[in-house]
Amino acid sequence: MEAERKNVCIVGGGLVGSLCACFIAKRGYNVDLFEMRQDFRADATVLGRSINLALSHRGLEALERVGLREKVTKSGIPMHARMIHSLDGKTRPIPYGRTGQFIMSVDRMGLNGVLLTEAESQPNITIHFGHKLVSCDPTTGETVFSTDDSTVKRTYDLIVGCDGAFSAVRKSMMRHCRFDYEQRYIEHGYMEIAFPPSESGGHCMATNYLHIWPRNQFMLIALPNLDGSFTGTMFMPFELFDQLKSPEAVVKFYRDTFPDALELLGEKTVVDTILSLKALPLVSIRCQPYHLNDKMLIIGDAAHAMVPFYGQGMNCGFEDCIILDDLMQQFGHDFGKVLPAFTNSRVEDAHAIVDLALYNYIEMRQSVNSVTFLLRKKLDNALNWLLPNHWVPLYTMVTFSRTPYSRAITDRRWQDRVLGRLLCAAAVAASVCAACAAHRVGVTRALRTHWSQMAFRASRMIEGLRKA
Ligand SMILES: Cc1cc2nc3c(=O)[nH]c(=O)nc-3n(C[C@H](O)[C@H](O)[C@H](O)COP(=O)(O)OP(=O)(O)OC[C@H]3O[C@@H](n4cnc5c(N)ncnc54)[C@H](O)[C@@H]3O)c2cc1C
Ligand SMILES: Cc1cnn(-c2ccc(OCc3ccccc3)c(C(=O)O)c2)c1-c1ccc(Cl)c(F)c1
Repeated sequence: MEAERKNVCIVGGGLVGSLCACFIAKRGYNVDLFEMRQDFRADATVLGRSINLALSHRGLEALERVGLREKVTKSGIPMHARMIHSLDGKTRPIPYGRTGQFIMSVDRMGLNGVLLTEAESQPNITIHFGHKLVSCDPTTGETVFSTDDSTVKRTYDLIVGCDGAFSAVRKSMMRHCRFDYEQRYIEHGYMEIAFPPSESGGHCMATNYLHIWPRNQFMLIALPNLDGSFTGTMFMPFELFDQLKSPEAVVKFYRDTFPDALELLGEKTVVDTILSLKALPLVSIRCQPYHLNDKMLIIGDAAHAMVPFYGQGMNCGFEDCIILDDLMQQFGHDFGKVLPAFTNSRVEDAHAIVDLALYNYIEMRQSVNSVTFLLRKKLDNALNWLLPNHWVPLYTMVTFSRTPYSRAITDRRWQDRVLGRLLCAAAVAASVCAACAAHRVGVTRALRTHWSQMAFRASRMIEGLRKA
């Protein structure tokens, strides 16, 4: 059967579903895109709330394929480096690498709107807002959608579930095959907080940076917006959010933990935000297979929801569209070949990035403050400068290349072994130097104790890094 006569149902008009519709339509299929929310593109309240995301190489490559890269990047802000904020208020930039290596801060709803408008402009795509999938049959391709006042039943040659972490399509798949499924909620929640523009209307901090306040258990990041504001995201244990119940407690916490951010945000913004919003949960989902028969496929968060500590969820879902497109190029309209090939080629990598994001969360929560963050990244950059073809930092492989996620992690294990030995050697050298220096200059016992404590602390910190 030719493409023109194949009908494809895409469930979910979020970031991945709207992009996937553009890919599938480019192949000539008739696409029905169903989104349970109403069309938010004209909704000022939704558009007014700046929530942004880091768009990087994998996502940019997918946008390139459907001719949207320029349109999206011209309304984004490049971040060429991280800006690490220390407790003492000092800030230190660490470049992401060579020129041309940057991540884009893009507005989430703006990006979703661009993708929906592009999809809507295609003659073979119809978007159905206000349609919630209630059931689908992976054997017959039958779907049932509910609207405010009716039920819509349709049958399709292919159903693609892009309906997010709590996917209804995935739920139907689980009942029809030996489906492996793991879900984990982490102890941390997140809450967005808005850094207002400066009085002059510009950005209150350096613009082209991903601002990070790493405080082990507490993390704050901020990505720039076009209007001169930053959207901050706090990641903190729910039990801490629950303790911040009074303005005094909120201000004290911020003064102790993020003092420079408090100055920029203002006490009122911090108090109003934390006392009025609810921290939201973060879930990690690993599952397989991603397909059923030749009828059903899940991609994006429906297949691999991950905690956001690597900034890869959307990028991974966008890359799913590239993988699917390549397989359609290879196998044509034979979904009986395309779909199993998608599972076979994607599961390992998707699980790898889900695990990496969780690993990075655990690592940052346990042993990453501004000193250790700086040390690691400076060491990574120095080794990459020294051995450009042999030492590519993991974050660089994940963020600035399409290295399969699973291979990036395998390479990382080698790096960890080498880095571990290097850091160990550095720790020993630091301890010996401190001891020699203490002995040589004949410092008083008190100072000698202090230095040996410093040496001991240095070796402990290095040891911690090695283990991390
Ligand atoms: C705090 C935070 C920060 C993040 N930062 C980044 C980042 O910097 N970079 C990055 O790459 N990723 C980031 N992510 C991850 C990113 O947001 C997700 O990976 C991405 O939104 C997944 O897109 P999706 O379309 O697969 O799912 P979703 O965005 O969840 O969209 C699913 C869509 O399906 C619709 N839907 C759901 N159920 C039904 C149904 N039954 N019928 C019809 N429609 C339905 C929903 O309304 C929604 O529109 C972050 C996530 C969080 C929580
Ligand atoms: C939104 C977004 C986009 N990318 N990243 C990101 C993620 C990890 C990174 O390093 C891993 C590492 C850091 C420190 C020690 C080891 C490894 C780096 C980096 O190297 O700059 C950047 C984030 C992000 C998301 C949440 C938090 Cl909490 C955060 F801090 C950053």
